[in-house]
Amino acid sequence: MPETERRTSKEFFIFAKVISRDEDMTKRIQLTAPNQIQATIQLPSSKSICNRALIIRALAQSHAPIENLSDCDDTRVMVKALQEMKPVIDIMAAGTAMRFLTAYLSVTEGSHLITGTERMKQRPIRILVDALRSLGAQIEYAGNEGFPPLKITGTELTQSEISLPGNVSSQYISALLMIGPVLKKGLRLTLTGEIISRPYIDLTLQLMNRNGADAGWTGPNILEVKPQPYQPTPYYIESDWSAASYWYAFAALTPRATLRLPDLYQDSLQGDARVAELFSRLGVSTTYHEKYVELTRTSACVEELTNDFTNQPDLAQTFVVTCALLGIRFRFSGLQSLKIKETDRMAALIKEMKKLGYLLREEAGSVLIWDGERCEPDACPAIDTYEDHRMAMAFAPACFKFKGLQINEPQVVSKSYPDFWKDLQTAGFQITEA
Ligand SMILES: O=C(O)C1=C[C@@H](OP(=O)(O)O)[C@@H](O)[C@H](O)C1
Ligand SMILES: C=C(OP(=O)(O)O)C(=O)O
Repeated sequence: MPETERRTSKEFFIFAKVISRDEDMTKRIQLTAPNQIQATIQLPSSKSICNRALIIRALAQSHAPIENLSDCDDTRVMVKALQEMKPVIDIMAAGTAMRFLTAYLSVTEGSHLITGTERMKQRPIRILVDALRSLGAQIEYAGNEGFPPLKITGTELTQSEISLPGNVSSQYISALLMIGPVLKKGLRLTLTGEIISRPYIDLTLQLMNRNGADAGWTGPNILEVKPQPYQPTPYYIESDWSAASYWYAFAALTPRATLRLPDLYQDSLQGDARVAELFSRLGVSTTYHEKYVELTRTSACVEELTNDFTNQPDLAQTFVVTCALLGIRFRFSGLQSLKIKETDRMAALIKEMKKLGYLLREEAGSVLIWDGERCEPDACPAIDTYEDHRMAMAFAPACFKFKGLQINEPQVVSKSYPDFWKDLQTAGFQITEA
């Protein structure tokens, strides 16, 4: 009997509720893992690429088609904001939407208030606001200084050279770069301090240049954008490598796994494509085909893993959970930006991993260490997700080790991967309401 027909109607009901995004959502689900996985999973497209493509198209005042836009929350809020341009724009929990739109509204006619969730109002934006103000932007804080909401009145930005820290969020830099081509004198950014999440800056440059801009690095910490208008070209948005990381984790933890993930490429624009190389050390091999990648479980696995996540911060949660479950000791550095994401991810990881019996150590606000130290796990672990999609998705693979693992507020996945639970069911996982 096909996998789908074997599901009970109760499971279907729960699944429908989980993905419905309405008020009456399932508060907690219970996961049961299959013995093996053999599936083809169409991942959502990259929200990082979608949100850049949308801003670039808007700045070009173009209607060029963007194929394979994600229907995740972060992209939906961006589409809605740009389509409606209402006086009050609520971008919910989308960091890219908040940062990219702040720059976009600064050069777009009209006055707007841009706001988001309570957590968004705690995510810093002063560096971007200061940079835009010194280019000539009119931005006021409508709540706490340094944080959203912001009141922005579009105006012509007359300056072109600024310096800003590169060590807090690359999204500030991407936001500034993308408005560069429409500024009279272009833009010259000097980045101070360590440059974090650098592949996301390179992703911005590549997408800008594909769309007719002339932007690039002109020194180790200097970025320049010519005042040359965009010429948008239609393109198909590739699948999300960050979302792929959860399937690598499933593959690493299942005794037998063969997974096909369409629209992922070896020469991807996304920095998180590095997940393939990292997982080869955890016993998952990747074969690149023309239109998909195939993941296969092999046996070889390292005993410990040291890695710097400065360039791939969104992969950190996947590796913390997967390594511990595989018994691989780790030392992960470059995690400083995790504290200002959807939740304080360092604190959330330490707390939730303890429920599974793993004692992690934090060092200097930027390193997480697991040296094999264990405690008694909760009898029936229920993982809190802290309004963070990646907490739900990164902990889901723990159901291979903890039968009947529970995940609280599972609908959080809609921020980047609305069909996550549905795809799990396709791959043979059982999901019931707990
Ligand atoms: O530019 C982007 O699309 C992103 C940049 C990263 O943020 P930081 O630059 O704040 O680390 C990343 O964590 C986020 O999910 C997406
Ligand atoms: C950090 C993330 O997103 P953002 O900063 O865009 O809200 C993420 O998706 O993990």
